[in-house]
This record gives sequence, structure tokens and C-alpha cells, in this order.
Amino acid sequence: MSKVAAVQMVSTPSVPENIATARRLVAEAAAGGAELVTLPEYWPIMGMSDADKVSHAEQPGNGPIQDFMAETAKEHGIWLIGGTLPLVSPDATRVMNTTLVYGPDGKPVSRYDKIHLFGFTKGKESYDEARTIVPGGSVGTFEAPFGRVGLSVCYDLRFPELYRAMGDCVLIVVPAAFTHTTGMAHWEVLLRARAIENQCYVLASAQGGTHANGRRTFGHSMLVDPWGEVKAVLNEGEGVIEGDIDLAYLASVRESLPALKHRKM
Ligand SMILES: NC(=O)CCC(=O)C(=O)O
Repeated sequence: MSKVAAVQMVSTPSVPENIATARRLVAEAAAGGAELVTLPEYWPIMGMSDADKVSHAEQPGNGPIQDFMAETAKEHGIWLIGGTLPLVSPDATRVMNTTLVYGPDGKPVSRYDKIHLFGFTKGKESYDEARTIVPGGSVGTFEAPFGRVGLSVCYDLRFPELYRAMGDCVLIVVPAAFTHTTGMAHWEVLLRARAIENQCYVLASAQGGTHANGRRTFGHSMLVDPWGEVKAVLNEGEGVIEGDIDLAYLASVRESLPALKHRKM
């Protein structure tokens, strides 16, 4: 069995403050025995205006946010899935919303740029990520000691074909910042659906509270098992959830209900 953990945050407009919070919560997860820890979407910048978010973009391999993640993975000897951070894109006015994964030696092992960009308008609530983010174009996975891990970000959760394209994963991670409105309606159902249809664990690390920019995020960081059962959840506020990846259990679910073998397309 391998222990994994998800960090939930209510990020503020201050990068140093968010780094301090992430440092404390990742240390707590590692002290609890987690081998793999994931941070939420835009954990260093979620509380900022869109213009400020773009101005904090880092060059790949260079910047205080990436330095922190590399040092922290090494310090605790963990696999750190760095939620997302803004990385510079060829388009000077927009960024890539990127997940970087670090191994226990602190070296980067994988990169995934969020593919599906969120858009939503209901009454006074309106979001259009395409204004500040350039979409990625490739699937992201990496091999952890317990098996393949698939990378996705927030709104990606609504596109099941992305997860099929990852191949056979033991664990899917979903750093997120779901809105409170859409989260109430869809978050848990979508996470459980992805776990059930891919017969794997799903670990989601969320933003969960009211941010300085007025945005309210849903929280409910969650670990779901391959049968679709919720094993751990944190409703709101910052904190850590953890649980086990049990490969024998995953194999037993796939053996008793061989849906993945019955696929026709
Ligand atoms: N940051 C996001 O991708 C938000 C996605 C979301 O809230 C949704 O309902 O989907």
C-alpha cells in the first residue's frame, strides 16, 4: 500500500504567503506518511486578479515557485504534484496553466498544461479562462513506484475522453479550483464517475473558500477508490486529506467487473 495526500488551500493574493502555507501543509502530509502529495490549481496565485496572475508567470525551470516545489519534494523525499502555476507562453498576454511533477530527488519528472479552459456565465458570475490562459495539447502521465499516474486540471474533469487517452492509470490526480456554484452541483459526481469508469483511484486537491478577488471555490478535496467510494474528504478551508492506494483492491475491482476489458472503442 502507498499513502497519498491532497492539500487544500484558500490561496491569498500573496505568493510568499501561499508558499508558506503550502510548505506547512506539505510537511504535515509528509509527516503523516504520504509518498505522493498534490497541491491545488493555481495554489500560488488563486486569490489575485487575472492581470496579476499573468504577471507572476515563471519561465520553465526558473522562479521562486518552482524552486520551492523542487526543494520541498527533495526535503521530504516525496513525489510532489505541484497543483498548477502560471508558466510563460509564446503569447505574451497569456500563460500556460501548468502542472509540474517532482520526484523524491527534487528533479522534475513530468509536465502537463491544462487543456480544457473553463467558461461559465450565470447571473453575475462569469469566467472565461481563455482570456488569460493558452491551452495545452498533450496528455500528461508519469510512472510512480505504485504505477501510472494521470494528470488533469479542474475543468478537464468534465471531459472523459482525456482520461481514456491516458492509458491504464492506477491513480488520476485533479488539482482544482471548482466554483462553489458548479461544485455543489457536479464535483463529487464527476470525480466518482472518473474513478468508476477508469476503475482507478482519483485524488483531487481543491481550493476551498472565499478569496480576496471575490471568487468562492468549492473545496471538497477528495480521495475516491476504484469502486467509486469516497475514502476521504475535506469540505472547506485549508488542510490535508490522505488515504491508501491499495493495488490488491484495485485488481479485485477490475477482476470482478472487467469493464475495461469489455471496451469496444
Ligand atoms: N478552474 C476551473 O477549471 C473551474 C472549473 C469548474 O468550476 C467547473 O465547474 O468545471
